[in-house]
Amino acid sequence: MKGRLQQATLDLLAGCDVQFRRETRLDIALVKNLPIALIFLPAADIPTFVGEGRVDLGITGRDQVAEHDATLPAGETSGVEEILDLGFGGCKLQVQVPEKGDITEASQLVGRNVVTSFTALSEKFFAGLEGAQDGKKLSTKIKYVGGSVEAACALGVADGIVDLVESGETMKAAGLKAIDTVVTSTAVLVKSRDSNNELLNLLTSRIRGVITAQKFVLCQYNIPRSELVTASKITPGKRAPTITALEEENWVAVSSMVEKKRIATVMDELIKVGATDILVLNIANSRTD
Ligand SMILES: Nc1ncnc2c1ncn2[C@@H]1O[C@H](COP(=O)(O)OP(=O)(O)OP(=O)(O)O)[C@@H](O)[C@H]1O
Ligand SMILES: O=P(O)(O)OC[C@H]1O[C@H](OP(=O)(O)OP(=O)(O)O)[C@H](O)[C@@H]1O
Repeated sequence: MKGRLQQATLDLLAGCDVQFRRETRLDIALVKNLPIALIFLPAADIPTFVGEGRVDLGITGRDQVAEHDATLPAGETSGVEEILDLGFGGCKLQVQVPEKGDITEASQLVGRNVVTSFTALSEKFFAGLEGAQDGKKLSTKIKYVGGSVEAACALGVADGIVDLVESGETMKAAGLKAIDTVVTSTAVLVKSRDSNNELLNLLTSRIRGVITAQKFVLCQYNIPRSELVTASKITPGKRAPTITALEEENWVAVSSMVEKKRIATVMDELIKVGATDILVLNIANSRTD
């Protein structure tokens, strides 16, 4: 990992207690407390190294894995296997055109010039629109640029671009609008298809633990025993809610993991069925596999 995904990845490794010191300008670091080496590579190169089995595990965008897979000859299976959605680095690879122009649909770009860093995915996308078969020449001209893709239309190099969008600010500043989506992406943990060893499984398990902890909170509340079945449906937990008897007769305490993004609605629903003393606690780490 490098670039956009680097900080979240470093935080994730810290959460997994992977300790290392990276010397300035060095792209390799030995881990102090585990017999592994970390290699810092551009996101686009990671699927190649992992796919060829040179690196066991990688963190990159799903868009990069899709681009790598799109370059493979028909029938060849990818050497890169996605094992975990990491939840950060969310963005969309979108077809964009000048806001003020007359193009409103991707099909209007067929036969014209398109600039992108994702040539294989773009070729597939336009081949789909043209009904082009393998071997038949694509009439849309796809050109590669490594960065600042958004400048291509204004510079007269392209009629449209295929580029990543997160907040949409780059697109807006360049006077572009999105008219179609090629791929929706988040950062993913990938493994080399043929790699399988204890360390790989250990690291995967630690990463899964940290990601799960980030996605969930622990919700605790008290509820009359008569409402327990209804409340358990609202907070079913990952496996099942933990129920503890209270000293007060006919009351129980419930403790259950809830997805962070659902917690406000869950609390509203719990209140409605008579829950009291609802507490929501952050989870520092977890291991559920
Ligand atoms: N604006 C963005 N917001 C969120 N995620 C993004 C954004 N741009 C890119 N990404 C994700 O991050 C990945 C890496 O992008 P980035 O351009 O930073 O690559 P890099 O080659 O690793 O870094 P650098 O170009 O700095 O060497 C992309 O493939 C995509 O999945
Ligand atoms: O929707 P936004 O939040 O504005 O993000 C999108 C921009 O981020 C990425 O570029 P990056 O800044 O990584 O550099 P690059 O243009 O050199 O690829 C992407 O290629 C867009 O240009």
